[in-house]
Amino acid sequence: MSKLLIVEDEEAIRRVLVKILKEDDSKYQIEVASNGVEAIELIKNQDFDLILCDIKMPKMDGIEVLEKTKAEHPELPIVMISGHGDLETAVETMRKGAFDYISKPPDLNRLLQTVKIALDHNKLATENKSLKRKVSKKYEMIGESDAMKGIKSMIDKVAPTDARVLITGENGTGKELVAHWIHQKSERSKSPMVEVNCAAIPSELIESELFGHLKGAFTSANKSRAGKFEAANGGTLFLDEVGDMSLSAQAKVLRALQENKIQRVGSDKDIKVDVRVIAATNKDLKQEIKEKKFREDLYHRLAVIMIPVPSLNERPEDIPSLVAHFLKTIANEQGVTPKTIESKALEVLKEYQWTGNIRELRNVIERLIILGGDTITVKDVEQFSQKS
Ligand SMILES: Nc1ncnc2c1ncn2[C@@H]1O[C@H](COP(=O)(O)OP(=O)(O)OP(=O)(O)O)[C@@H](O)[C@H]1O
Repeated sequence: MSKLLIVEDEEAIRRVLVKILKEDDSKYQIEVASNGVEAIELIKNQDFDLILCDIKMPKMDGIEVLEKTKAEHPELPIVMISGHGDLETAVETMRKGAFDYISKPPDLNRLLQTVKIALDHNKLATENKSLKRKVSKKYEMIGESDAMKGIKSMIDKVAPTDARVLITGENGTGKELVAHWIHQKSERSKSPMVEVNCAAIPSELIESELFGHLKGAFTSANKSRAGKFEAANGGTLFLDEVGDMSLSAQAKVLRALQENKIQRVGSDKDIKVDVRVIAATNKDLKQEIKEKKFREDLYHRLAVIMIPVPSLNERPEDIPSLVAHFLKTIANEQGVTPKTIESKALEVLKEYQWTGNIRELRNVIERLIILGGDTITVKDVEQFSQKS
């Protein structure tokens, strides 16, 4: 059910508008205001899907209503109603964010069409917003331990800068999550974060994956292709498992970081790129440097800021909130009612010798949701957590 507000000082026009709209769709819920001040008060206290607003009005004109409303509700569509003398102003309001305008006296078809389009637009914007919220929910970072608080404050400090960050820690401790948050909280968040898992790509393909290639650069290159550096232009490139990168790819990444330029494989033309690099590894890079498997100069380029993520074993106090988080999110994913857990069972999980991998904790909770009772008991935990 859509909720509309009509702001119009002429009572006759107000009445006509309400009548036309109600006849078109009796489900429209319509409120009216006879001036701008009244309108702003209503908008403050109620949620509208669309506003139809006259331009010339006493007390506060339509332009001011538009500006005030847009400042608080940028997505809310506002259709201006213009009289004979203010057509030019109506066009101007579009520049200030009005969705559209209709002229007085209102043309029936044009009015109904504009209202429908504006409402559709509003619905889409709301859906997009909730989709975005869902995406960021997926990346929720749980944990109130001192270690997690330290990481969150570090993220807040480094995110707005363009500094390169090296995230270290064992498998499944949340390194990717940290990288994601740095990107989300940075100025680059509107551009993509492109991820490359350096361990998953065969060494002979990593250069083409990162820098792209020209057609014919190697046997299987039957088309020219941009690489991940170009794809991440303006945004962030996340080099996961950077310790597994071949030495020849390391040399090229070093050049890209030094000069902000790359060359596609098979080409000698420089392409300028503006990319912030965040890298992660579970390896001890200092050791890798000693063994001549990792370039020291690249290490120093990447590790401007270091964020070590501790394993779950070092912060067991985060286990109860992680368990609660997984109980809720997994039940949601599977469309089942969330289960509760006995406090004693939670204690057992807390004492359990974890490998430190949060993925492992998630898997255990998933098993308990599928196999355990409505309330998860100590017995369930002992039976299904399968100590490894
Ligand atoms: N603090 C946290 N709160 C909620 N979920 C978390 C947290 N840390 C990690 N996770 C979840 O645990 C899983 C593993 O996290 P992530 O992939 O970020 O770890 P990683 O260190 O990058 O792992 P790998 O080294 O294997 O690439 C993901 O599903 C992630 O969402």
